[in-house]
Amino acid sequence: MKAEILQARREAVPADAPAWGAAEFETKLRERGRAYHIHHPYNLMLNGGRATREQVQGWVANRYYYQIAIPVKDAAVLSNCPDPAVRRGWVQRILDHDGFELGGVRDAGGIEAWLRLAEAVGLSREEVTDQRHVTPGVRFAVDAYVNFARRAPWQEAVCSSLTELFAPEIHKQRLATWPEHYPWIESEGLHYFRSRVSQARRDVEQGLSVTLAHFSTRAAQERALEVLQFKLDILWTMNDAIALKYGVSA
Ligand SMILES: O=C(O)c1cc(C(=O)O)c2c(n1)C(=O)C(=O)c1cc(C(=O)O)[nH]c1-2
Repeated sequence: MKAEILQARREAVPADAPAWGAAEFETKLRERGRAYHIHHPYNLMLNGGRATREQVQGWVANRYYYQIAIPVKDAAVLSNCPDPAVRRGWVQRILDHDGFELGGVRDAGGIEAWLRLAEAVGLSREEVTDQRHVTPGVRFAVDAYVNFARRAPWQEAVCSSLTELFAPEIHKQRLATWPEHYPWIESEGLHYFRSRVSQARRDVEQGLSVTLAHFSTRAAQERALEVLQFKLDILWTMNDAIALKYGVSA
């Protein structure tokens, strides 16, 4: 499956190829879901109930590094974006992860929710926040995402977030399967996944509207697909690195 996608990526496109219409372009983006980490052996193991306690803990401790990088990545997008209307929508992503306290309303945010998940799987806060379990491959992959968002045109950074098109499904899978397979995980620990289902849908609406409007020639649309593939590869590589450290149970 991966080989097919790589091959498709290399196919030459004639210079005068017409742009796809919005619906067709969106379909092409969604088709890339074939390479989403939902299909990675480590994820299949986790959601199929075959992971040991150590494999669940290893995944949670390593994914923490992604969680803390996301708002930094989003701040990089903001810093490169001159459009106040886009920034007004995008800033919500930082609040989603970092939390906020405004007019008496308080939300602890996604990073805190992830730390609760970590505690629910039996890790201490300290061993997660000091990143002692984070494997170098995960660090490199996540840093590549943040660095891309810092250096690329902001519309490309927006486009790279579109792996979130496929995220509600993976969160729903965890909510549907983990309580049965891993009854030793305290159920409040799964709150993060619950909160992300609607947040990811809202994020995707914004990310898609920027992407469909900005990448308007065929060459630009091909570039958008490349950018999305780059981000899919980051997520895939994180799973590879985690699998290398903790193994994949048959
Ligand atoms: O658990 C997952 O499989 C998964 C994947 C992704 C993704 O597709 O990038 C995100 C998340 N979770 C997530 O929780 C999240 O907040 C998030 C933000 C972004 C992004 O690129 O801005 N991706 C993701």
